[in-house]
Amino acid sequence: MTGPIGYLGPAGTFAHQALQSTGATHGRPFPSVITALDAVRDGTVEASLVPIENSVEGGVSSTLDELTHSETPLMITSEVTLPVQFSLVARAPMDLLDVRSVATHPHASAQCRRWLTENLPNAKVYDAASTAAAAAEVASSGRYDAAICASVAGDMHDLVHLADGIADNRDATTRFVVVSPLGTPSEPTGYDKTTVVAFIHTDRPGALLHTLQQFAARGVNLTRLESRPTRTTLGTYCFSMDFEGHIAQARVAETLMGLKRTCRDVVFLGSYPTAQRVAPQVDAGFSEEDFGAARTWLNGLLGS
Ligand SMILES: O=C(O)C(=O)C[C@]1(C(=O)O)C=C[C@@H](O)C=C1
Repeated sequence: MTGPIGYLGPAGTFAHQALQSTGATHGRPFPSVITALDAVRDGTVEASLVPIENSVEGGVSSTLDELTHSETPLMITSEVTLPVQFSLVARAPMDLLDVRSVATHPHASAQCRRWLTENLPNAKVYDAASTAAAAAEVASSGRYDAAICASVAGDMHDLVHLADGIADNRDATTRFVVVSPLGTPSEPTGYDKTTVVAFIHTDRPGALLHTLQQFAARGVNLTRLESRPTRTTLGTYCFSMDFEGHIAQARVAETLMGLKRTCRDVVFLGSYPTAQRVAPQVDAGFSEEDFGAARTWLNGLLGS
């Protein structure tokens, strides 16, 4: 990529750190996931990096929904994972019992819920567009006493650390994805992942089971499955899923065709290298060679 990559900003967000961890030197901050992805849609940037999933709080709804319901189709082209640690920062040193208002991203406050209950009993928590936006707000206005953000965001704004390492779960990790305009997926690396959204038939008993059977029958391992409302009628859900493998591999291609045949609709959101770069285990009977040999056998039966 030659131009800047968009990210959920401002500078100092976890998204910014995730982008820097890729070696990218040229980033362009956007105030929300929606504006970061709109910038990809209208060509302002070639790609944007946004959070999609956290090991404690689960899926980032705004990202999942923007990718699913996009009139201009988008595609995930890579992923980055980042351990997340939170600090409580303020303009000046103060007793924790005197903190009355705290601003942060809702995913961040959710990851510090117990710490907040036990240590800031007098504080009300306010939502901010990102953790770094909260730090900037605390630094520039007197609206909030403190912010929960990455340590680096507090330092950027010369804020005082009231407490560090305040997450309830010290090993929390957030997964970010780089999103580009829809195009041809990059070549398989051997350690890829595929993301789709399946809209199952809501009027058929066992529709979700049939969807999952597509994976089981081809030895494809699901790594994330979550339901999101379809945004039509109450009680109808689509299923956002990640699974091991690349669309160019036979077991994944056949799974995707199976989904297409058995679901009401399928949105393909990309095949891309996993952050861990670990090749998935492929059971006997499901390798490329096994699928190729079966295809050759069938072609022979057909005389072709
Ligand atoms: O606000 C930020 O710093 C972000 O990058 C967003 C975000 C999120 O959406 O989950 C990223 C990581 C943390 O889990 C908390 C907030």
